[in-house]
Amino acid sequence: MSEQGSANFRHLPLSTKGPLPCALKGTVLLNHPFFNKGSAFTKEERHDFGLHGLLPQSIQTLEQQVQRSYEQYSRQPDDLAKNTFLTSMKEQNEVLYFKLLHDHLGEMFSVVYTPTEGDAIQNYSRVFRRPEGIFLNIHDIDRVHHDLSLWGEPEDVDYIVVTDGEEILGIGDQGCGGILISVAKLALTTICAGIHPNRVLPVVLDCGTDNEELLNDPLYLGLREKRVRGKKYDKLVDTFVSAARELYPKAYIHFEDFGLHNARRILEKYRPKIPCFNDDVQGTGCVTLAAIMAGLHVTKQELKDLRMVIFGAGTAGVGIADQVRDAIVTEYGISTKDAAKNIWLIDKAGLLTTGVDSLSDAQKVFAKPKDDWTDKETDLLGVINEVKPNVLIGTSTVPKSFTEKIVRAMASHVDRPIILPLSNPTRLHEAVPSDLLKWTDGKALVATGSPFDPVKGPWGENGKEIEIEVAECNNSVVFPGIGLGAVLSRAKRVTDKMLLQAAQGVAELGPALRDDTAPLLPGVDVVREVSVRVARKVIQAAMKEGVATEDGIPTEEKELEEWIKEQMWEPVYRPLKYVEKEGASREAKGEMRVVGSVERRSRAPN
Ligand SMILES: NC(=O)C1=CN([C@@H]2O[C@H](COP(=O)(O)OP(=O)(O)OC[C@H]3O[C@@H](n4cnc5c(N)ncnc54)[C@H](O)[C@@H]3O)[C@@H](O)[C@H]2O)C=CC1
Ligand SMILES: CC(=O)C(=O)O
Ligand SMILES: [Mg+2]
Repeated sequence: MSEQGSANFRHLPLSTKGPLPCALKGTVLLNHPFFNKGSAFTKEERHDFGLHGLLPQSIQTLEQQVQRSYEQYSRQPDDLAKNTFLTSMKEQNEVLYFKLLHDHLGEMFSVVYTPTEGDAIQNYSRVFRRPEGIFLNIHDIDRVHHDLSLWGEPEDVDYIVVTDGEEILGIGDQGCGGILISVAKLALTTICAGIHPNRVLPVVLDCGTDNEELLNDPLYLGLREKRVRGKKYDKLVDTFVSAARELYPKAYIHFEDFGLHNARRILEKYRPKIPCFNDDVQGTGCVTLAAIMAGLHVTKQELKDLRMVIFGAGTAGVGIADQVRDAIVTEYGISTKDAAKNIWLIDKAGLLTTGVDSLSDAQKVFAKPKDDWTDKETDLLGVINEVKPNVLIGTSTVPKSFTEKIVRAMASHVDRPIILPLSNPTRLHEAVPSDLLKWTDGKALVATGSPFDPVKGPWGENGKEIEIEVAECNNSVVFPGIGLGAVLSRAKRVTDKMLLQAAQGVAELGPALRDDTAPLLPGVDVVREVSVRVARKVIQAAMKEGVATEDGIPTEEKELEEWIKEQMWEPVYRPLKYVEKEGASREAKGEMRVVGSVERRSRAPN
């Protein structure tokens, strides 16, 4: 049982304060990232845990440690080296890692997440030092339950991120290196939403890879064979989901970066039955809807005025279309069919029409009547000239596809085009903000999938030079808060209304709502505030829909926000209290999150 010793684990708060029971001593303790405090172990702890002689004399504060680590971080030669440095720090001292990130989030966000995390994933087999997470092998389906059970006990896990590595962050098939997207998304749930870092589980389903470079790399760490698909793949996913539900019945399952043909299929299969979420479909849908709402606020239009073209009708593109359509349905009480009429999707073959073969069911909803388009151009420029959209979204992975001609055409039809090139990483963006602003005389309302620096130009009153800040429209703005809300309310499912409320929560905090020249979405400086707002709205919707199972959730808005904040994990050192191994919880014994024995951790990373 866990440290709180409650018989009913459902009522355990997510995060706890006060002394932390610990059964580890000496070098084993120093090498356990969850308990280690390095030079910040107190005099009493050094005595109680047998640390004298293992540490230099001076006892330091967490702030001093942050100062030293930041200096070390700053000396790293490039972003990938910085990313590797931070990974090592996480493996050594988790509180320090999260505190360092917390204090320098604006600077480090792009290093622990897109775009640098993409480089780390591409180089996984080269930068690998120590495994983190659970690796499930498609040829060992019979062992899935056992392998997953190595992580903890039923009360130990709140949040699982799972990927099969097929469509990572716009850089395609990365095989088992995909584990790092699960790890990175979980680090964001902790830093942005206070999900307890010792109660999360990153998973990769290793089904092989179709990436020839990896297959030919002698150092590649995953299964060296082409991807296994079909029935065996489905069996692996199903076995994973059943085992996860059985072993960790409280856990919310977040699917990340599955390939086009699996992402939505898997989501639709499990969504009606369990608390699960696909970030690329639903997270991207929510954050983009929020950016659109903020943009329409600036242009003094409403959702019913929306005319949206989406370039790239894959997982993210259709996810956005669905989310926006659902918002229109809810807002105006019109049919799904009518709401889809103002959304045009374009893929490799041009506009999706009823004349295009092999559309997926999800795409078909948005296909336009073939006869309406027989004599018209169905490429991006043709559609823009015909439809005169006020919103243009890029989820195509085709860099520079929003050309000057296309953007100028759009701007000739509407006063303030809302343009969101969302393809990650940075080099795949359909256009860069400086070009979009230049081509539209500063009128475009822009948000991007990866972070960009502010753009300066003569777009103020009377041609005055001003700096325009560009919001990052990335699912990272919203998925941590949705997860927090679902975990705290112990939601049985994640419903459409919960998602709509999440988008609303982000939109409410968009700086553009108060200042027309400000970014469309809130930035990383207010991530925790955003997560609290999103979680609150998600919980309220879950309660209204009867899917919240946690007892005693406050109903009053302020009280509910306090209840959420109280349970968010903070990067602070809790005093350690020695407990005998016998009868101690798995957490106290340091067994959670440790694959293999604790003793294996007693060596420094190589
Ligand atoms: N900013 C954010 O929060 C997010 C961004 N993304 C990014 O969006 C991009 C797409 O991701 P997914 O939807 O997961 O991939 P996907 O592979 O499911 O979709 C990409 C779609 O673009 C289409 N496409 C490719 N070339 C095209 C062309 N020349 N013209 C028109 N369409 C073309 C493909 O056929 C496919 O349907 C990636 O770069 C990803 O990193 C994805 C999720 C979240
Ligand atoms: C942001 C994200 O989830 C992606 O690019 O896949
Ligand atoms: Mg993704």
